[in-house]
Amino acid sequence: MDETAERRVRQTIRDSLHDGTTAERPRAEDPGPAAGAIIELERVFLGFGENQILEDVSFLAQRGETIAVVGESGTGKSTTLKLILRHLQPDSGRVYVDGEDIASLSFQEALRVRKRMGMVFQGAALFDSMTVYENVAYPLREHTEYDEDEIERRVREKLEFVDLEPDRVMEQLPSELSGGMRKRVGVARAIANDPQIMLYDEPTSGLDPLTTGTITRLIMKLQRELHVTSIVVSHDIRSVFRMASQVAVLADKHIRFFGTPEEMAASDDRYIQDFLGGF
Ligand SMILES: Nc1ncnc2c1ncn2[C@@H]1O[C@H](COP(=O)(O)OP(=O)(O)OP(=O)(O)O)[C@@H](O)[C@H]1O
Repeated sequence: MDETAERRVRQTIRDSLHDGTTAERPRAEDPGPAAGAIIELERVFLGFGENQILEDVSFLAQRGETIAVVGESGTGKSTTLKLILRHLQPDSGRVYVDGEDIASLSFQEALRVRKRMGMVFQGAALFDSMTVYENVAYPLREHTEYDEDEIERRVREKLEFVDLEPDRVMEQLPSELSGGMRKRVGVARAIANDPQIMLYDEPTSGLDPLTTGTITRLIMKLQRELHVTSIVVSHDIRSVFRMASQVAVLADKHIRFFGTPEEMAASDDRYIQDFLGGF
């Protein structure tokens, strides 16, 4: 991981949220968060200068669901994750996390909400100079007062959860691991603090089909055993169809489709059919 990427990851783990002032938004017509939704984007608009990225984007994830966000490159998938993490603020609209409009929270309040989320970055984004143990321990050292025994107990537990043998990998450096193992360590680090919500940015990119299957099963295991709510940005439609309860397709600044994989496969929208490419 290069220095810039490493800084970005450290910043995210430290919950260094955007602390800028929030523009006044009209609240009168705000219907509030949907019942049961743990993540909800409600009529979100976001642009960078002249470049409008999201227009009137709404979707929600109920507790325990896995929502896959798919779409062509540059349609705003990673941007959507950054909105949920509050690394970006919408120009208008709401982003609710567990019923709270995160853009309107104070820095400290947003930090509290942010701590409920675990993030798996593109390419795993481990700290190259730290051992596997230190990588997984990092969020625990940042956010908790656990003593070393408790940190080690948790690091071992999380490594076992992702099917890595603690005694074999803990002292290794990321460069000594295969791509799939690095991804698993990335997941172990993301779940170190027992988050309720997991965000994944292309968790299977660059992996061979077998390793992609392993990571896909791991995401499903997190849903099944820990009941986390997940938002997964992915280009891998096969893996999306295996793990997602709902799929959101971003196209031309909008949600072009939102529904189950079965509904997506049956969609008569030509764009969706072309996107699936005969899958
Ligand atoms: N901080 C930023 N400043 C300016 N433009 C940005 C910024 N972040 C993203 N963009 C632009 O927003 C658009 C959407 O980017 P984003 O990374 O969300 O796309 P994506 O759908 O995740 O793409 P990919 O599949 O290629 O990863 C792109 O055109 C990108 O150049």
